[in-house]
Amino acid sequence: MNSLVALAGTSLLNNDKSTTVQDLEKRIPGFSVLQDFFKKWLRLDLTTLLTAAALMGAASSGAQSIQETGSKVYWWIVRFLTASISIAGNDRLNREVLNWLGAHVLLKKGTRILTANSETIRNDAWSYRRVNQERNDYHHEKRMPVQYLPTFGTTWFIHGRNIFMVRRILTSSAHYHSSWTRTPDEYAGAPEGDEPLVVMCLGRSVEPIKRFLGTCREFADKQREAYITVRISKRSYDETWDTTILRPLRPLETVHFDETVKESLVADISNYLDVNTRKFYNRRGIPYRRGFLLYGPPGTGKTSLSLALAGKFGLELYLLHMPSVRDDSVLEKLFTALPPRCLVLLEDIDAVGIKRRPRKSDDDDDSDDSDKNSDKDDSDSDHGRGRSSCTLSGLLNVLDGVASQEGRIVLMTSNFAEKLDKALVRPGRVDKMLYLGHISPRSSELMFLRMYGPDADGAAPADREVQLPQQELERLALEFNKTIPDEVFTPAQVQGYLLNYRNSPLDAAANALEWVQEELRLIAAAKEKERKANEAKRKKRKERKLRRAAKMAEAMRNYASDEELEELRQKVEEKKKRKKKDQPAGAGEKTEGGDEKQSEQKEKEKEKEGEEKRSEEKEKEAGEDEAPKQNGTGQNGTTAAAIHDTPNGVSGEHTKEETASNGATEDKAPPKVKVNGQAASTEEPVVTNGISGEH
Ligand SMILES: Nc1ncnc2c1ncn2[C@@H]1O[C@H](COP(=O)(O)OP(=O)(O)OP(=O)(O)O)[C@@H](O)[C@H]1O
Repeated sequence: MNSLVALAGTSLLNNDKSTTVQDLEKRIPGFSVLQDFFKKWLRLDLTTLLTAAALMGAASSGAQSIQETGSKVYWWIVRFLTASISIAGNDRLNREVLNWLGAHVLLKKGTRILTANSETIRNDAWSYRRVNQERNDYHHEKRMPVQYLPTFGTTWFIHGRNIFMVRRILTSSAHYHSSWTRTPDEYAGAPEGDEPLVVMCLGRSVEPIKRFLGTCREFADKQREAYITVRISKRSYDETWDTTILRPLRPLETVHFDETVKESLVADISNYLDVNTRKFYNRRGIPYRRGFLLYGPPGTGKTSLSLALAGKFGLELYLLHMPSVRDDSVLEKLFTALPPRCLVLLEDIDAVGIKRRPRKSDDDDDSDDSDKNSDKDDSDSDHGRGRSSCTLSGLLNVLDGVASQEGRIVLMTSNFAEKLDKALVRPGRVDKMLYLGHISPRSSELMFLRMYGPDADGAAPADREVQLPQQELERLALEFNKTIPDEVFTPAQVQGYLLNYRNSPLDAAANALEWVQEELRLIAAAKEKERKANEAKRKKRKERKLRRAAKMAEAMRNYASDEELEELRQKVEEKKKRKKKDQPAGAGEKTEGGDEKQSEQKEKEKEKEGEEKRSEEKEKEAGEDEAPKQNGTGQNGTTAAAIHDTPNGVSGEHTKEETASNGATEDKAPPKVKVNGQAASTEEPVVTNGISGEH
């Protein structure tokens, strides 16, 4: 077509219309007929029209080639006169450069075309067809501030006497849209954060750019100093540490537990992170890793301590909630992606390797509905605790398998330390175990002072009703100390109470006694409820066994022949064998009908043990004034905590089951238990004081 138009154009420019029509007729048969038709009916000369089109086409292609040449010359000059470094969209440096530009260039120059970003919200409603819930920003405390950054295109500025240009390059989808509609890039789309950057500098050396990038990194480090970087994995499909959260720094002093234990923990980690330690480990062929187990009831500061340690040692915290990890391969991929120096927090480690209870065989059809319900309850509680899909061997493999990274610190938390497998808590995987228990009066006092004292920068909280002098605050804190019973409440409980009187320390101190009494009443009621529930369970079990025995006796009485009796006997044998197989390893052998006797016997033994322990405890208490406490409340009167090396095969034997009501916390604590400073029997479920076990 273009050639036809060109032909018409050249012929007409030569002013030879008849030859043009003849030439066109040759190429398009019937052209002369069309020409006649247009002339007669529309009074239009077709050849003139074609000439006009030819001229326009020539002009446009001329302009295009001029533009292309101009662009080539421009980039040739740019390449000749500038040095440049490009940064990929997913590189942290990319973000750091943008942040620097946002803070130092855009605001100062008063740039008028910007992009804003606050936080990314994935629209679940669209992808999962769920109703999208409106965010309630009034109650959403950690709303991200809006950040203004450069948009697509070039931002120029002067830094260190050099002229810089930073180009933020359009991604393909936005580019397609802008070129199709001929809309300027910044109006065609918004940067999504994965756009590459090119940093250019006038001159022929990259050194000024390197210096500039260094400045951007320093600026980012300074900004991060007030925060802990917590990295988590949210998107299960790409199994990477995809989300970064900045949490305000939490000073270690705000986590209250035994100061001696705290110091020992800090010294241990400092020693491990020392440059010479790695060399020491390497030279001796010891894998350079360190593992800690933080265990104790819920709300005693395990997570808070981990965050505080990350802040203290300037490490990034990689957080994994074990029940949420999909399987071993995901766990392995996440561990492989860890940097060499970091803190890994594995929460609820006891969720790994929990075995399902054996299902009741079909032969046990005589069990009544209530039994089934009680089984259901058990499994529900297991479920509530969260069972991970990871296997124990998968976990052990990432902790110290051949392929596992060296140099990191692993902190594991658990509310059920006694359930952990011996292999998991052996030295090398868990080097130290740290028990965090219930709060002591002294820790409550410190918490009171922290809550109502001046802020970290020394400024008095602006929203306080009455600003009390420090001396008065200390007096109230001491008053509060005296009302809090020793190691009954969790720190989270006390913090919750104080938060109710956030602006009024006077009310907090005045109402403390009433709160304590109410909490103790609730604890006692919950304990009583649990005792009754246990009793009812025991009774039902006993009745079921009696019913079974009666059935058996009935069957024996009605037997018709020796063969039938033999068949019955074999059935019973098989059932016994099956039961034995189903029992967890280590469980004692039980006989039909003998279970009750065994448990009675056990109870008697326990009672005896309890008596002995109580008298032992009394003896100890008598001598406590002379000897420093090994367990329980710290030497300085702070919250119960204990740190100790991991003995081989520590799991299980050192703790005792108990239940803390109010907040329905169920936990295991070491054998010696005190309530309100008095020795208590360990037979009944009691509220723990969280005294460290004799590991
Ligand atoms: N020892 C403590 N000192 C100061 N605050 C504490 C302490 N323990 C708990 N808290 C407070 O209680 C809340 C819960 O604490 P945290 O999440 O650290 O407990 P946890 O032991 O990890 O609980 P869980 O086992 O349920 O995960 C936090 O707000 C924290 O500030």
